Amino acid sequence: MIDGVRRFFGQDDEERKKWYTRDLKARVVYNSNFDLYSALSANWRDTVYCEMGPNLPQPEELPAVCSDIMIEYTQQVLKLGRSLFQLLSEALGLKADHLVDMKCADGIAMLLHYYPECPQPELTLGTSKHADSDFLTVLLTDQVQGLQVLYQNQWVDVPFVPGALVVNIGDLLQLVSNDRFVSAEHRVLVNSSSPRVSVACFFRHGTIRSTELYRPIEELVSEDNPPRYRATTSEEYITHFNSKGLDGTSALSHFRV
Ligand SMILES: O=C(O)CCC(=O)C(=O)O
Ligand SMILES: [Fe+2]
Repeated sequence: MIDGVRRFFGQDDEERKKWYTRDLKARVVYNSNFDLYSALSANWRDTVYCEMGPNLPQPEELPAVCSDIMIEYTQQVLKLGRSLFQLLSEALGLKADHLVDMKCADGIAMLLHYYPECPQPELTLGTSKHADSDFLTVLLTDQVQGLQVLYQNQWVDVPFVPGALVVNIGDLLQLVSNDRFVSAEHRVLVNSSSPRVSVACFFRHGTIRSTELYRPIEELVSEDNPPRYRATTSEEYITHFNSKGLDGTSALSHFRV
């Protein structure tokens, strides 16, 4: 999968340009900084974004140099996601299929990130501080360090472990779990010696089934523990997240009651 990302970004400008768009609803969105016109500063990163589920694209809708691996990798991540959502449901004291039945596990978007080497890495970030705009993220990275997670108010390096994936709780899981799970705030540093590549799979519904309402799960709220968030659709949440951009503030706080 990492080789597929390298193949895409290794192509000539002319080849890559065919996929360039600022229309975030296009099937494949290739650009630098989705929030270029709303964020206070730009990040040192280019990204290909594609909604891969619930309806898998046809290979010809994807860049030819990585279409097959994007489809195969998605199918594997969907299987993993199902197991993760079952474990997370049980951890909340719910029946194993609760989150799967809520359709948390079938909407999936893939983000292929490329962080070029940067002559002055101390002046910028690859990805500024944020929590992910989804239920859960499965992240694959190459061996180049850069990812950091905010833990007890300190930035901590997430070490590269060969063969391992990083799994992040996203804002929508924090919302439906009524704060039982807390989304992970993270960022990516850049460096001057080598480019970095990563693949983030976001479990969320994008443009498809985007009107489904999400609210704190009934079994997790009570008179003593009332809902902390109002109901929202993934479309409303993602629109808010995208218009705010990666400005370092929480997108979720907008939905808090
Ligand atoms: O490149 C990475 O390691 C993280 C990317 C990320 O945080 C994201 O896609 O939301
Ligand atoms: Fe992220």
